[in-house]
Amino acid sequence: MQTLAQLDSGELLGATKLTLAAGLTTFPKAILSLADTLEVLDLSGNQLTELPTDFARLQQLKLLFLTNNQFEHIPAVLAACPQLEMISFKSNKLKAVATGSLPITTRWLILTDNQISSLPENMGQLHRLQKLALAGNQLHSLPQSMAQCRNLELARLSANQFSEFPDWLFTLPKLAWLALAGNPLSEDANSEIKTAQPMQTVALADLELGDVIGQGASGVIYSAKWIKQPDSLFGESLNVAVKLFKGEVTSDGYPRDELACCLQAGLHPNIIKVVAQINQADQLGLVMELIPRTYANLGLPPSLETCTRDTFVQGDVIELQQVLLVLMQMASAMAHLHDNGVSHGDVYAHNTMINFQASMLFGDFGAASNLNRLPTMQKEAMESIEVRALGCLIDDLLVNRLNSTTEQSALVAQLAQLSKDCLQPELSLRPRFNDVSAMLIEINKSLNKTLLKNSASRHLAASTVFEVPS
Ligand SMILES: Nc1ncnc2c1ncn2[C@@H]1O[C@H](COP(=O)(O)OP(=O)(O)OP(=O)(O)O)[C@@H](O)[C@H]1O
Repeated sequence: MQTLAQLDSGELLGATKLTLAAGLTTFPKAILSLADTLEVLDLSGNQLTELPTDFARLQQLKLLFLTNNQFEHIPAVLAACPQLEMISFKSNKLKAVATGSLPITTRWLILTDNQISSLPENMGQLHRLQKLALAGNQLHSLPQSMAQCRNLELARLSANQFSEFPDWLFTLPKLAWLALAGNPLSEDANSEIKTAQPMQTVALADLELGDVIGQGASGVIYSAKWIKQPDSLFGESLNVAVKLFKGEVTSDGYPRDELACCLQAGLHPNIIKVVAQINQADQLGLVMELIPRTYANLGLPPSLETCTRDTFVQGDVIELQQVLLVLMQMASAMAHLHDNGVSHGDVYAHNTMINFQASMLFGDFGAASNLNRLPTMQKEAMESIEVRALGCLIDDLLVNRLNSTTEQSALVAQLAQLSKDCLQPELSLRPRFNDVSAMLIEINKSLNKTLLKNSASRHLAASTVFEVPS
């Protein structure tokens, strides 16, 4: 974080990044003195309502963060910024997005938590758009022209006013992460679940919070002790994990939908179990089984560069057998979710935890959607959309985490082909999760045969050595 004084003194000349949060009510003109170099401008957490008309002098600007400000409209001058790719107006006071206010170069647009009731008719001109965060607005519909946003990979439409979704949305060739919950369409379905399986409520005062064990966009996760916990849930153990939501609406939607989808999903050995909710006026949260410390995240969240794809620690590799085990468990968990009318919306390595034996636990239902009110075509397409996300995950593991031998190259090629099949642009050509499971099981069987053969020949070689007289 830099200061206004540094900016005014000229000390920051040549800077490529600038972060200023100082209760600003007007845009500091001195920022334009960085026009030749500034690529990232973060003015989040101020009181801004306008940008200067010559803002586009920032010719190098690629990333603009204006989260938590007071904008009521998107300044038209943004469209003139030649290199601007990522724009955030999260938690402002936008009511609409005017035609032509967004640059054609936009790849990543964050308009979460505003009052937007309509998007411009020519939104489809944003043909580079990859990631679109619209949760927590007042949208009833999307412009038809968006059928041309064929590079769209991630969309959050949760916590809006949709009574239906357009069919074209479910045919976009690269869409892999889609969240739809918290709209009038899904509300009825959720109330049915709550009545059928009431989730027990726990007061925050009955939980003794310990260390922070995880942190995400929507919440902070603590290890905790559940004091006065009913015996029936965990037997002896009182240790739980508690996710405290940061606000009423998160970048993925409403916390209450996360809970509803956990309930709808039911139990599966590879899905993190949610056992209670915290439902206080001042705090919403989830109480979950505590995942042992022997588990670690399979990947890290996307970066500003990777946009929609996870990141990985270089050199942190695992064997082919572990990769296959993880994927088999994931495919099984996903088949279970879709059998129960739930999409996860966030199939990513960073939401997956594994231990040394490659046991896997999958969580974070923040972007999950209840699919039961969708027309059949859309419901089936939601599975294909998530199959694409699994295709990305397989590809990510092959590229970033796999340590395999040359002898295994044929099996690795089969896995790469499976990933390709999952990534097919035409949704109907993608396999279903059950097909993916079956293919993974076959590859794993072949691997086991190879491993057995190798260990038998090693054993033979060892005994041959043993038998040679000295
Ligand atoms: N039950 C649990 N036991 C132990 N650790 C957990 C548990 N649940 C979550 N975590 C840890 O906390 C991290 C964040 O959790 P989670 O993904 O639910 O948060 P989030 O705010 O929804 O994140 P995101 O930014 O992906 O939306 C996980 O990646 C994991 O490391």
